[in-house]
Amino acid sequence: MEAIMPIMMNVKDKECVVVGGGQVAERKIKSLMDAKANITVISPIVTAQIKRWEKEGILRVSYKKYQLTELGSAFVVIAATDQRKVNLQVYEDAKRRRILVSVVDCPECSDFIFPATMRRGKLHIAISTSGASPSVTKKIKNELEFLYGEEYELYLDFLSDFRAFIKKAVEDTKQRQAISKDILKIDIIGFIRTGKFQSFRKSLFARLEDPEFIYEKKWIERYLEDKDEGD
Ligand SMILES: C[C@@]1(CC(=O)O)c2cc3[nH]c(cc4nc(cc5[nH]c(cc(n2)[C@H]1CCC(=O)O)[C@@](C)(CC(=O)O)[C@@H]5CCC(=O)O)C(CC(=O)O)=C4CCC(=O)O)c(CCC(=O)O)c3CC(=O)O
Ligand SMILES: NC(=O)C1=CN([C@@H]2O[C@H](COP(=O)(O)OP(=O)(O)OC[C@H]3O[C@@H](n4cnc5c(N)ncnc54)[C@H](O)[C@@H]3O)[C@@H](O)[C@H]2O)C=CC1
Repeated sequence: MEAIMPIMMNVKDKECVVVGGGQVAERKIKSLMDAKANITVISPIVTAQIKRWEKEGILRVSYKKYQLTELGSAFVVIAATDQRKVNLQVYEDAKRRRILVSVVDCPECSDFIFPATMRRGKLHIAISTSGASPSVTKKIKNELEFLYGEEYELYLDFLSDFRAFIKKAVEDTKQRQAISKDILKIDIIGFIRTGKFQSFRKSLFARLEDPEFIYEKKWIERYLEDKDEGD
């Protein structure tokens, strides 16, 4: 698959149909669940985990073989049975109804494929090998999990708050962008790892209350210089 484009899809509360209830379906369901989709599974047999999710009220299961009528007006459908013919039937029905479709044994006829994903709070990394090797995709995910540890959750929460603050406090777009880049020069990840983050955050936000400090050119450099002098 060469001509594909990565996007982050919003499926919250949208009707998503998964045809099939085996291991592969379960993995795709987990991704949809994490994104708070409204999920219906169509499959005569489902895994124990899917049954548990059904009992918990997280999804619905229709315990029968796939029939066209069950697609309704879904937003997306995943064809995940072990029967190629059934998967291709789902594909054709979905196309006719203009529903987005992903077919687990036919990447070339899928509107989208599933990347491997890893999350650290607001940081969401998706990896794909364009269908070439899902095993390599998984391996790279594991490497990235090691590289980007738990501290990134707090880091991104901080940057999100900081950006919201700057958006309100600084009117000039160029200056805003410069500040958003400059903040990365401070080793905040290091502060999180060494337990110095909370005091850093407090002192930074206290200083930001002075607009002169924000408008000052190279204000981060000044902050770093001040800090060095203090050390
Ligand atoms: C094209 C794609 C379509 C799609 O599923 O959306 C697809 C297709 C196929 N995968 C197959 C096999 C395996 N898939 C996995 C694992 C994952 N597969 C995932 C995605 C994708 N798989 C999409 C491309 C992603 C990309 O671009 O790289 C992951 C990343 C995400 C997820 O499933 O949610 C998830 C890891 C999640 C994680 O761990 O985080 C493993 C390993 C394992 O299970 O441990 C194996 C066995 C080993 C192997 O074959 O490598 C086969 C059967 C081939 C056959 O019959 O031999 C097909 C069909 C075909 O290729 O035609
Ligand atoms: N895209 C991916 O990540 C991968 C895809 N695959 C492909 O996915 C297929 C499914 O793999 P598994 O989940 O491991 O198989 P599985 O054998 O565990 O599950 C098959 C499921 O399909 C359901 N099913 C069969 N006929 C059906 C019908 N007419 N209507 C509705 N549901 C029906 C069964 O009830 C069962 O729940 C494999 O045959 C393979 O081609 C395999 C590995 C990874």
